[in-house]
Amino acid sequence: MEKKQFQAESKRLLDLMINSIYTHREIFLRELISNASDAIDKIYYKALTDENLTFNKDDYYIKVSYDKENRILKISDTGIGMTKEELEENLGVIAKSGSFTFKKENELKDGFDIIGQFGVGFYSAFMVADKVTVITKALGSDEAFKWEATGADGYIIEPCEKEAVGTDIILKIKENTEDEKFDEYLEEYRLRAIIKKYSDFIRYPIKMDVTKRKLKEGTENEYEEYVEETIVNSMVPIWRKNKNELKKEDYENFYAEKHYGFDKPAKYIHISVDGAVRYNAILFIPEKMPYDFYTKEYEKGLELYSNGVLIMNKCADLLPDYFSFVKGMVDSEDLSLNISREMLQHNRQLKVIAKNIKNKIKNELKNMLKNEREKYEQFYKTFGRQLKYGVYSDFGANKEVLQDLLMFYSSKEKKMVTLEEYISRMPEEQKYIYYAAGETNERIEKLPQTELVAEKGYEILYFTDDIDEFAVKMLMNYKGKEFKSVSSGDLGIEEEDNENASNKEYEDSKEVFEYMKNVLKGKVKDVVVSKRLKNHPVCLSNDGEFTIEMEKVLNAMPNHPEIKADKILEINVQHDIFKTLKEAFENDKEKLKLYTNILYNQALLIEGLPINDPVAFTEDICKIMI
Ligand SMILES: Nc1ncnc2c1ncn2[C@@H]1O[C@H](COP(=O)(O)OP(=O)(O)OP(=O)(O)O)[C@@H](O)[C@H]1O
Repeated sequence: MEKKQFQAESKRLLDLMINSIYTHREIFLRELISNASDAIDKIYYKALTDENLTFNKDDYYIKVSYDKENRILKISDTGIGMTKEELEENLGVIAKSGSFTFKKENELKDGFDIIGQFGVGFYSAFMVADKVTVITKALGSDEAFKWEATGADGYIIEPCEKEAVGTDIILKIKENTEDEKFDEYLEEYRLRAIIKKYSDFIRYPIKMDVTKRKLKEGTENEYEEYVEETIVNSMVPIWRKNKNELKKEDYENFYAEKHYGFDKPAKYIHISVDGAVRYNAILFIPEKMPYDFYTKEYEKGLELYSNGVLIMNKCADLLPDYFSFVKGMVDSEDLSLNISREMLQHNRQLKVIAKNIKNKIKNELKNMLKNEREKYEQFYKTFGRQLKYGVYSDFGANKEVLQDLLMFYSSKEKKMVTLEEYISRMPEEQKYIYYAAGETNERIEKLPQTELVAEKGYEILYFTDDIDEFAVKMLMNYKGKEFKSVSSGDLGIEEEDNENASNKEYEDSKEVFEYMKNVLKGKVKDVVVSKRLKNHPVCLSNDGEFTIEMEKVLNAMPNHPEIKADKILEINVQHDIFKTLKEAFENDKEKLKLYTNILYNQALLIEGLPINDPVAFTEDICKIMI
């Protein structure tokens, strides 16, 4: 029989498995049992929804057996089986395995340890076996096939005999080496312990031939051993168990078993509702961002079960977009097995569940914010952006849900603060919630525009995410306090003396400003006396709906019509530079033109905006040096 080659990627993963020095090898059993359970799920679901098939619940089980002498461990299931094509497709390639791309990228960084953090499915068998044989017969097929591989050099597929539909995975367990003991995977006690640890809640019976002792007949204290096929898992799905019986590890194991993430969950939420709509759910907030979270491959959603039978892998309707990072499952007795995707969307029960889940997640996050601040900040670092998108999207429909979960860096506290905390510290006369937008906190800190607000002693929130300004635009206000950019025209800070002085300055030097405005025609809307600058000579502020930061963000988007914020060049008339400008106006207009252009370009640089003509700018600088 001709040996077929594995696809390149599969070969690499196999190599990894075979040479793995990973210590949690035992998870291979979890992977194989999980595959077996999935296969039974598929056939069971078919049987329940297809009138032509009748099956008996007792027909579905997984059997784990071993033969110590020949070093064989076998995992059999009565699931849906695989056709020849499916064998080829599923076991010859690491199909659609986005997780592998992730592994590849991280391989060098973290070594093999990544393998243990999450499932790698079928191939993990090669961590403990030097030969893997799969014998399978698909539902509705008369033929059975055998797939076999001894390593990364290829596999064979050939017809074989198998009576019943289902799959046997046969592992030839590796010989012990000096450092490693593989015998344990041929020991009843150890195998049972692994099954209990990782696969206890599998809905189908996992059977093993278990050695038991009984009183020898006719004696009073002599015992004899006998072997009996026994179900070794409790079969109660974790979500049906009483929360009090479960430990953190149980949830973590479930998270790993389900491959919800490569990390450990930051939080789990176990919900059991017995009201008008009955359902159980286990939800997880991951600690790390899924590797594909911001790609179009990422699909949000929860697994949906109808009375214990999986009916949908990713039910998107159960999660709002802003909580799309949440993983988990929902099981409800009130959903029909035959429900189609289209019907689900209009299903009343599902809507109730979705709403309920949304509130639970929100409350959990609120609790985390209140009681586990550090953890919440870590979460917010990872997924805060998503919450801000949530505020912004759907025309702000969800802002009520989300506004209390938002956090921004505070100029005064030098750490992340909530809006509630901000307004609780506001002095009575402060009208607005002030914010400054920029690339990083360090850059914002140096923005000249912040000078007046900071001098007033008001706290400023630093907006470093693209979405921040858009989100607060949608919020409009928080508990009646409006948001105000430190760059906006009117800061709402009354400084009468200052105001009169600047009006006077403007009137006195009106012609200078007019001249400068003319030089910058088309670039700025106006040139004015600054009321906010204290030390810096110039800055840009804006007038109108779009701020300069928004202009940057929107213009960076593909296919977005060009947006221009109405920019105002502000001049600090207290600064010596103003004298120079006035002098130039009197004596040398060409010089004023030069200075105006330089100041404008400097203001652009401070804002982090590109200079239209950098060559002209450097030439201008040179001119004043000569
Ligand atoms: N016991 C089995 N019965 C039927 N099909 C199986 C069985 N084991 C594996 N398969 C098929 O092979 C595919 C690949 O299995 P594998 O465990 O490598 O990945 P997966 O289960 O799809 O994903 P992952 O384990 O990474 O979440 C499965 O999707 C399934 O279609």
